[in-house]
Amino acid sequence: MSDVLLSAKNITRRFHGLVAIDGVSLTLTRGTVHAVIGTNGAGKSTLVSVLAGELAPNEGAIFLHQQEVTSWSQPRRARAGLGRSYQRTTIFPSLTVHENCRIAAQANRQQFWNWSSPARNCRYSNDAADQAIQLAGLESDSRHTAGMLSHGRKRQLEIAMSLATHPQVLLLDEPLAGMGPEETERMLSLLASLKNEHAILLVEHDMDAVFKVADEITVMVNGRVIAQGEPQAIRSNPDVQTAYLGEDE
Ligand SMILES: Nc1ncnc2c1ncn2[C@@H]1O[C@H](COP(=O)(O)OP(=O)(O)OP(=O)(O)O)[C@@H](O)[C@H]1O
Repeated sequence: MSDVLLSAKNITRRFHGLVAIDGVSLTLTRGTVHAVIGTNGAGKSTLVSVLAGELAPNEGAIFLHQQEVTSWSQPRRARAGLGRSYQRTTIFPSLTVHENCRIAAQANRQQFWNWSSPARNCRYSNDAADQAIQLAGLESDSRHTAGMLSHGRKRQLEIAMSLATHPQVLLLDEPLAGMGPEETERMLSLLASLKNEHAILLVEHDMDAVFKVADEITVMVNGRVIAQGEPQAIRSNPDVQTAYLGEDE
């Protein structure tokens, strides 16, 4: 039985006169990487922001674990298991890898503040950080200052920070941007290892990487979905070849 964790139905988002996304529907299932590809300005990041709760859709509905969350704020969706990473790195550069993850775990957890106990001693957040660092393969960098990491490791740290909030759905906006071949391979292995327990949405421009890791692909052009399906079907779809893949080939 498929384990759909998130579904979006007929999402439209306008910016004044511009229709950035136009009637987009998709589902994210545990155990799969669902890639969203498309030309610049196709609406991919807008779609991620709408799913994450940072932008409200003008039309359509979003369901997380079968519950409608369209009106929920981003923090509320995050607490319900929706994690996201951004196109640009959003780490605290002067803190260590572990501190970054601990703060992410703390920020996502609502509880009364205990003034007599420093936040760094919070067992829950420390355990969540340890676990996330291990999942993201960053153990050897745990005590290193985040700002000193390589670009690839910073992107891994972003994913670790998201994992520290115990998400079941991961929305990843161009996690491979600016990476060299080795870093890309490491990130792809990380995504493959995470997908068993998560539903992953991957916005990505690197087509080789997408076709290596994706189980399902949605292709967007000018805010609309022009094709959706398994990688093999997408690769041979004439509309996709004309509108998008043809650009590179
Ligand atoms: N806050 C905003 N205000 C006005 N227009 C916006 C805003 N955000 C995005 N847009 C417009 O919406 C359209 C879709 O943008 P979006 O960033 O979602 O595309 P994208 O597919 O992620 O592009 P890229 O691959 O270049 O990152 C673009 O025309 C963009 O200029």
